[in-house]
Amino acid sequence: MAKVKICGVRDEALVHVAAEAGADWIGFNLVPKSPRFIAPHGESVPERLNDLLKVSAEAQLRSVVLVVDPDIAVLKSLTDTVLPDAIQLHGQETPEFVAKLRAAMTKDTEVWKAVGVENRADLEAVARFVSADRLLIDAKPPEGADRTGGHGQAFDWSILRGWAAPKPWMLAGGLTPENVATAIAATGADAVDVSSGVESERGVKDEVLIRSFIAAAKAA
Ligand SMILES: O=C(O)c1ccccc1N[C@@H]1O[C@H](COP(=O)(O)O)[C@@H](O)[C@H]1O
Repeated sequence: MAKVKICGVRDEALVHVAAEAGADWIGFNLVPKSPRFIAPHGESVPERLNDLLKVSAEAQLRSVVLVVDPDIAVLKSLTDTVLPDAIQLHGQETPEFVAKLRAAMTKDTEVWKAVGVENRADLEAVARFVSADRLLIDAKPPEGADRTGGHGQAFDWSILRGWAAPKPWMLAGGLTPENVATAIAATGADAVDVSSGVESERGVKDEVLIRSFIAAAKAA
């Protein structure tokens, strides 16, 4: 059965919805430009993050903190009260940076690297990330985008046919309750990630769509 990550959740009630519906991971976005940023109205980022991480742990949901090209010291200070289960690097981080962060974090926190792909060469290049605990295979952002992900765009899943993944991995990019079963069948993914596809409008998560997505992925 595929594992599911619901990303870009900002409120505690939806953490519980995702947990009840059978999600495996919940993602919190620390990218200020994102419509899913956890502190959009000037709230304290450390406080919001700690509250959300605590609620996730209570709900027995594994937590993922999404960051872009972070400063390691700042990231460590943000997560020193409540440890997340994973850090998702979704920027231009190099293999060397991933290794450095892996060494800086305790083994209780996985380090994931997201990579945008559009062809087979992009896919083969992800093998450089030897220190990552998991790879997140996403679409490349559109031309001129101000963010590296979360655009609700899929890539050509056929490039994954026959791919021998060098690490545990997760499929992302443009997944929805309607297409997730097809995506799993086409790619063999055993874990999927969604943000835009479970929103009623950009940045606004929808309880019904979250439930439908998880049910569709688990039934696939
Ligand atoms: O969600 C964002 O705004 C975001 C910003 C910066 C980097 C990544 C971001 N989102 C992640 O992108 C993938 C795919 O998202 P979608 O389902 O296509 O909207 C996923 O991991 C999001 O968490």
